[in-house]
Parts: sequence; structure tokens; C-alpha cells
Amino acid sequence: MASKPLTNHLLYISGGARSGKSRYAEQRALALTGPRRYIATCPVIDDEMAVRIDRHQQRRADQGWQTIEEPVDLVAALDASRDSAVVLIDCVTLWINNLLYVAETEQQTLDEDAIHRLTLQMIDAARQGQRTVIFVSNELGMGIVPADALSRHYRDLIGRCNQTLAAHADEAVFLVSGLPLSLK
Ligand SMILES: Nc1nc2c(ncn2[C@@H]2O[C@H](COP(=O)(O)OP(=O)(O)OP(=O)(O)O)[C@@H](O)[C@H]2O)c(=O)[nH]1
Repeated sequence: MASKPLTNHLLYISGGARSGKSRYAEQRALALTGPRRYIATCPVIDDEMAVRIDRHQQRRADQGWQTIEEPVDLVAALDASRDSAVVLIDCVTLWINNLLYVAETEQQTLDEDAIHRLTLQMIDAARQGQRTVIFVSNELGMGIVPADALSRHYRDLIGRCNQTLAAHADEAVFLVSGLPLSLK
């Protein structure tokens, strides 16, 4: 039976690719009562991605989710979701990817301090209202050092953002091979 949403609860979930973090995040959201909002940051860049997204959408069908597709402005998406009892953001990694793309296109730099500030703004927006907000992110940087500077920069931005989210979250969980490991 679904339980009541926790009041103003921030849950941070990280893990590697296909570690089961999206499914775990959805299960946590489904365990709570009230309107559910899914904020997807993933741009549809090719057919393979479209198939993946379709699989996700089919999994969420008939589970009472409302979906917002927002690649960049997560503060606005969170503000637009104030009526929801549970908001799931999947995923922070692609949000940073999209921010980096915008910065590159506009020939601006996106450094770690900027990411830290943007992450704090997002946390502040998430803290508005009586609701649970779940952030899903990838744990990068556990493999070999990327050969090119942009990939190394991207990896560092994600690491900094993840640290900020984990520090401010009420609860942090790391998914390993489909199993949740409680960090906090
Ligand atoms: N645009 C869009 N993206 C979606 C939607 N639903 C899910 N996604 C995206 O699907 C992505 C996750 O899909 P996968 O690549 O299959 O998952 P994964 O992160 O590799 O694997 P897990 O760790 O098992 O979750 C997330 O970045 C979501 O933003 C949707 O309705 N629209």
C-alpha cells in the first residue's frame, strides 16, 4: 500500500549506466501517495534513444505520472510541479550535458562554480512546497580518465553537482548492479 509523501524530502539516487537507478527511483515514487510528476531531461537525439524513451514511457503508463520534458530549465519545471506530491528528475547528468551544449553553442564557459550555483538554485526550487523530490544522476569517473578535455570537464562538472546534491539531500542511495546501497 502506498504511504503518505514525506514532507519536503530530497532523495538523491546515483549509479552507473543501467544500474537500475531509474527503476528504483520510480519504485520509491510509487510507494508514495498523491500526484506524480516525471521531469525528463533527455533529448531525443536518435532512433535508439527514442526506443529507450518509449520503453520508459510504457513502463510509467497507467501509474498516474504526468511527464514534463525539460532539458535545461529545471527550476521552472520544479516550479511548475508544485502541485505534485512526488517529483522525479531523471536525470541530472543529461541536464548538465544540455547546459554544456548551450554554453558551447553560445561560446560561454561553464565551470564548476557555475554548476555549483545552478545546483543550489535547483535544490532551493525543490525545497519549495510539501513534497518529495527525487534526483537521479550517474556516478561517472570510476573508469579510465577520458582522453579528451571536454569529456574530462564534463566528468568533473557531474562530480561537483553530485557532491552538492548528496550534501543537501535528506537521503542518498547508490545503485550497484540493481541493488540500492544507502549512503545517507
Ligand atoms: N525525453 C524523455 N526522456 C525520457 C522519458 N522517460 C525517460 N526518459 C529518459 O530516459 C533516460 C534513462 O534511460 P536509460 O538510458 O534506459 O537508463 P539508464 O540510466 O542507462 O539505466 P538505469 O540505471 O537502469 O536507469 C533518462 O535520462 C530520462 O530522461 C520521457 O518521457 N521523455
